[in-house]
Amino acid sequence: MKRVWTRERKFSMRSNRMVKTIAPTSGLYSRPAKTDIEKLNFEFDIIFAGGGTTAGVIAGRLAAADPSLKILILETGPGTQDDLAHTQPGRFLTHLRPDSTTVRFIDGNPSEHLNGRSLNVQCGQCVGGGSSVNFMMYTRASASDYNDWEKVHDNPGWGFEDLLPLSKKAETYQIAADRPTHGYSGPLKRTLVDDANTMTEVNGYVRWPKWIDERSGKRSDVPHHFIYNQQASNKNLQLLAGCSVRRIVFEHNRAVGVEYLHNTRVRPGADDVPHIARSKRLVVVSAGACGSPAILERSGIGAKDILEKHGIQSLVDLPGVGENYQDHTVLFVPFLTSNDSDSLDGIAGNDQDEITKWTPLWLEEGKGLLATNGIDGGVKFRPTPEELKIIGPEFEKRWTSFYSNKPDKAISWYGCLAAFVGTVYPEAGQKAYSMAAYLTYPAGVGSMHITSAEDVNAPPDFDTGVFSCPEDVAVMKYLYKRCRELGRRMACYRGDYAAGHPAFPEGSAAAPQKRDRPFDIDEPDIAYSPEDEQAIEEYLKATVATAWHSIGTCAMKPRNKGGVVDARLNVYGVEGLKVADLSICPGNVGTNTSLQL
Ligand SMILES: Cc1cc2nc3c(=O)[nH]c(=O)nc-3n(C[C@H](O)[C@H](O)[C@H](O)COP(=O)(O)OP(=O)(O)OC[C@H]3O[C@@H](n4cnc5c(N)ncnc54)[C@H](O)[C@@H]3O)c2cc1C
Repeated sequence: MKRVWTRERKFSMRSNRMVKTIAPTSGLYSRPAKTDIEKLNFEFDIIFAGGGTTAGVIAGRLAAADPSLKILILETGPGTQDDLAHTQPGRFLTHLRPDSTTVRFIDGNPSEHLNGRSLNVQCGQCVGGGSSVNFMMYTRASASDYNDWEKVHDNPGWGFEDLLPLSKKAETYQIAADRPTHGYSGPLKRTLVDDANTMTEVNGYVRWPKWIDERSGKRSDVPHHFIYNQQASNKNLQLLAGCSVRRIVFEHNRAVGVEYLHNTRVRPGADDVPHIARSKRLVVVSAGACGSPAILERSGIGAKDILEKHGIQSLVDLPGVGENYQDHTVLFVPFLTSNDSDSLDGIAGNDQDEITKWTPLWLEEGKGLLATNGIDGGVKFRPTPEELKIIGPEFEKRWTSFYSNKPDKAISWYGCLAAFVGTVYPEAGQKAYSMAAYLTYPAGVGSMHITSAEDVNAPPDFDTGVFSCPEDVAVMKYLYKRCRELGRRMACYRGDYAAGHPAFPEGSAAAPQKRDRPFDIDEPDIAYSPEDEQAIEEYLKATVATAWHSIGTCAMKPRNKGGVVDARLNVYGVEGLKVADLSICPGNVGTNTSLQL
């Protein structure tokens, strides 16, 4: 029987009543309501709108540095504390199932560049955000990425040398001592293998590192290491799950709090009236690249014409809000494997027998399939001159203008994953694995804007930008071929999973095959005819996906260049309001994006 996961999940479109956004001059709320924080009876110093990766690190560090600071984190998704779905690494793919309540599914607009397809993008929606649901790949940006942030985008203090100490502060590198670009006393543990992440080198193949504690076998997420561990001892650090921030509350042009609603999917039976929480010093919007621009726009900060369309009074005309959307387009190429191979397919499918089988090893030793993400081999790939010729002329200009004089920039990350990732699953009992490849700096850029002034769940007007530039398609075509050559030489290979490959014309030498053994290392590469090339292009348009690395929608740039925040993360045109999350990235980073700030 085939399992088919469709991407049709939609959010409820319950419309909220119009509310007054003027905050009271004292007290927490505009009206009495039975909520957890009402009993606290104090104004907060700092409020975080969004309780994901970045908010957790900043709020946790501030609370530890000064426990008298009254900090509130409002997170729309559910809590994650000691929940095995989050702490057991092997379960990471379960968060992407269509019935998942821990990620948000966002449909892109149907795109001519994808043959009319609407690409669905997912982002973390729970306490810990992406850090609590992600694939736990530990990858770091290239030094030149941050130097570009500083020099190209005019952000003093954001160069590689400035940020490296902060990156080291977050991690405990469990592999080897005395590595100059790694840290040894941070809360997050990274495990396995040697180093492909010095930030200055490319083309080093390694067993890929992971945000997993090698002693406990647990996910090294943000909330367990920065927030939950302080809550019992510090009542001034308050976290409210299931609360959606609708807008910022201003007095004149100073942010003095937020208006939020209960998320009744997380808090069934809770009231549906808007609440206001007040802050004395700062509001930090930290709702991620897919959440932060919406909060700003609903608050009157954004392009005037977009706000006017939704009847929102403009507070600051800031056309950069919601623009500059970027991601890393990804492709998963599936292969069949023998039934005695270890695969995460069972755990990903919530197969209770498989989970029960691996649980004792995880509990007792922190090892086994529940303690891994199954992503073991990988490389940040920068092509040779010969490989550039194969990629073809479409990529030449981009190579010359963007990559050629920055030798630390890879054009792709690719590697293998001990699981099937896709929509049409192989027959029951047939195991699979994938070669995955993502574009590190796609040229295509998109945008994301609100479609409602009031409804926090309204789907956005979302142009993903994917494949809008032909150079991205050219590189992806090359990556499909490369994944295929690598995948069919792996010892566990037992054939190509045809449903996950291009529909090559009949008789094509590239047609998927079933085999009982891998190809030899020196097997000649597959030769593709012009018709095969066309089939690959069509397949890519139907198949490429988000790499879950949404960034850039509240970019840190000068205001006259489309910036939303300055180099201190202050939102232009108002006071007491910062944005802190991956939405502030002015340009892309050649890496998986967790903890790039
Ligand atoms: C499935 C998946 C796999 C990934 N794999 C990897 C990986 O292997 N390695 C890696 O390095 N990176 C990975 N990433 C990317 C990485 O996790 C993210 O880039 C990073 O976590 C983003 O951090 P952030 O602080 O910008 O936003 P987030 O961590 O997404 O936090 C934003 C939070 O704000 C909340 N929010 C949004 N709107 C509102 C609102 N109106 N009110 C209240 N709360 C709101 C959201 O629910 C969310 O919890 C992955 C991401 C996903 C989703």
